[in-house]
Amino acid sequence: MHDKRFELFLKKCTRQKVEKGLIPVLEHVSKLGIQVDLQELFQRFTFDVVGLLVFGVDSNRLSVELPLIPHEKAFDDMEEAVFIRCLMPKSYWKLLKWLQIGEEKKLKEAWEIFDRFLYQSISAAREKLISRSKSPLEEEEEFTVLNAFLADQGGQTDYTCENSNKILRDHAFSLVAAGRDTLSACLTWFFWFVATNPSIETKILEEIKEKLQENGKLRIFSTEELNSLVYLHATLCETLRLYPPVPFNHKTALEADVLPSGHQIPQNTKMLISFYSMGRMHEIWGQDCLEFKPERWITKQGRIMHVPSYKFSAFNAGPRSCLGKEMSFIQMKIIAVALIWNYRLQLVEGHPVTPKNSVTLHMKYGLKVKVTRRFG
Ligand code: HEM
Repeated sequence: MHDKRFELFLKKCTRQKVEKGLIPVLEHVSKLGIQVDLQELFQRFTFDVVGLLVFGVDSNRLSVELPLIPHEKAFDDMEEAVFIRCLMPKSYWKLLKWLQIGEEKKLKEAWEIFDRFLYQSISAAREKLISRSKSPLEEEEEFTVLNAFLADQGGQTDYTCENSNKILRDHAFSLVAAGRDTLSACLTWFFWFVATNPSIETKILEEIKEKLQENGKLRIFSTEELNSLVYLHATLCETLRLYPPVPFNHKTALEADVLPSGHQIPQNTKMLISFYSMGRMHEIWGQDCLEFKPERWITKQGRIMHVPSYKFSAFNAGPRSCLGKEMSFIQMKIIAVALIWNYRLQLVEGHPVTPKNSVTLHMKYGLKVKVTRRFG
């Protein structure tokens, strides 16, 4: 994930999805004057991009028709069942599983649908590879996770190998899970903050005007240009602090231990760590911890302040930290600037905004907005 070719491929896929997916949908809804659920658009966006990155296959879920796709619904059902597993005693969900009822029945059905989708995508990507004469990683735009995986096997191309398909299926599942919902959740909360804080929107627009080569017309900025946007970066960090897409994590002690705080942890104790609560604690962030203040991330010299991951834990800390952190910021900036620069978003009056109980911090009812073009 830290390979330069992968980074180039990621930027290319994200920009293309903005140009060919997001902008056409926004143009469509703004022309018709209809409302749209931004959270749904972001989920479609990230689902398509993660498919491109992993398999090199575009599901085209983000298109004007907003097609219904069964495997995505299946993914949502799985997420709900996993949440129940995290909260309820093991005996409870084990019983549901044994009886094949409730969430566990849903989980089994959803898993079958999603598994089929993953294996089909793997086959499609393999066929695409076979039909090419080039070696897999000749060009950066072919640097999909699948290609990298095959190259890692020393160029071995045993395309029928069940074991390698299964490993790939597991990698693919982790990446879809890690990359789809986290990014879309963060972007949804970010746009809610921007829409409800006009001064923040103004500051982001001013920063774009000051630092980027804009021409007063609809345009998509290059990723290199976006690196200079300190205030935007700070606003994303502040969103992640208050609404971390992964709101909690749990760990089980393999052996008895003592925490730095002095707490005794007996063997096999399951501990929940709430990143959501940590982002809202006076002891960690000061008395103004509940205020949305991007400025807290900017140094006197106008740079982004380094905050250790044990304090800013949205991407986890330690050896199991998020591998997609850098790429998340790249993607979120591309999307955020394309939207803020080109469109005005207005929240639909009376639409309830509240978090959903889930392993990912989604909005329960999505984020309904009306979209108007800034440029004629
Ligand atoms: C705003 C976006 C994101 C946030 C807040 C986030 C947060 C996290 C967190 C909290 C973990 C630790 C989970 C755990 O241990 O239970 C994690 C792990 C991980 N993330 Fe992300 N993530 C984001 C985006 C992404 C993206 C886009 C990718 C790549 C497609 C990604 C790939 C991973 C991987 C592979 C791991 C597992 C690392 C390991 O266990 O060694 N993440 N992420």
